[in-house]
Amino acid sequence: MNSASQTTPALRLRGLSKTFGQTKAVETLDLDVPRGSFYGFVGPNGAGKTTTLSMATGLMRPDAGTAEVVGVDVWEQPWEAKRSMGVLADGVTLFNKLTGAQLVAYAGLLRGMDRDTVESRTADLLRVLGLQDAQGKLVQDYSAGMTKKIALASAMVHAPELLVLDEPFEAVDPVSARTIRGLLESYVSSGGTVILSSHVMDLVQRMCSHVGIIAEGRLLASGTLDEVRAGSDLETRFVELVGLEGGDQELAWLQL
Ligand SMILES: Nc1ncnc2c1ncn2[C@@H]1O[C@H](COP(=O)(O)OP(=O)(O)OP(=O)(O)O)[C@@H](O)[C@H]1O
Repeated sequence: MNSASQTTPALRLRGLSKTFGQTKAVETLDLDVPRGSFYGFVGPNGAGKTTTLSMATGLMRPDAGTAEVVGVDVWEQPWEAKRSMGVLADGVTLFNKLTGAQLVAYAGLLRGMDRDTVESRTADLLRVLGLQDAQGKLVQDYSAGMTKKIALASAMVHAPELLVLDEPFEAVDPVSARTIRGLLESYVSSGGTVILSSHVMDLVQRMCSHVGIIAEGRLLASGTLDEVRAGSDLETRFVELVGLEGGDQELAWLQL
């Protein structure tokens, strides 16, 4: 653990902005994710979640603004910042000519871990995530759910202070999803911080202590789950804030 105080947010974003051509994907976004929180980042398709998380984790350079992980600037001190976080990115190609076991071990070695610890943690992760039988198989031959799980294992192997997970449950079967939920919940109980993006409101409501709602690149609400849902359920609050564009409509030609 670095010397940042316990009150230093696990993730602190200030004025983060990104424009692609005419599209303002993220606009001067400020966000604090408290340490020890389980933070759900939600928003409609194209809201700017992946762009925000990519800039926050050093995968995409912002046009403006700063990102700090436990007080360390991600763009000024990338090496130190990256040691403190584990990232499951959306749509990033893995080194898929490696086997599952090699990929996780590689992630650990890259973070400066010794080989024995890497090997024993890799074996633990593969066992817990049900990938033991596929450990010798090339990642390019993994199914979508297996790929998600091996990427998650690679993000966790160095036991970072912060886990940033873009859609960690997408394509994952219910048994594995339950295992992953359990792993993340016990990680947070032990003092870790998770920020995850998801479209599944029930899951966010069930797991997360804090929530942020983003739409059109702007943060519309952020705080504890109870603050954000304001006496309502999260889905209702989400629709109130984001609007029902395209929702609750019918197509006459699809009525058989
Ligand atoms: N590399 C890119 N080039 C051009 N436009 C991009 C690029 N990446 C994202 N965008 C645009 O930026 C906006 C935000 O996209 P982003 O992927 O961050 O949204 P998201 O909230 O993660 O969406 P989803 O829930 O559908 O995954 C969208 O309008 C998208 O089309």
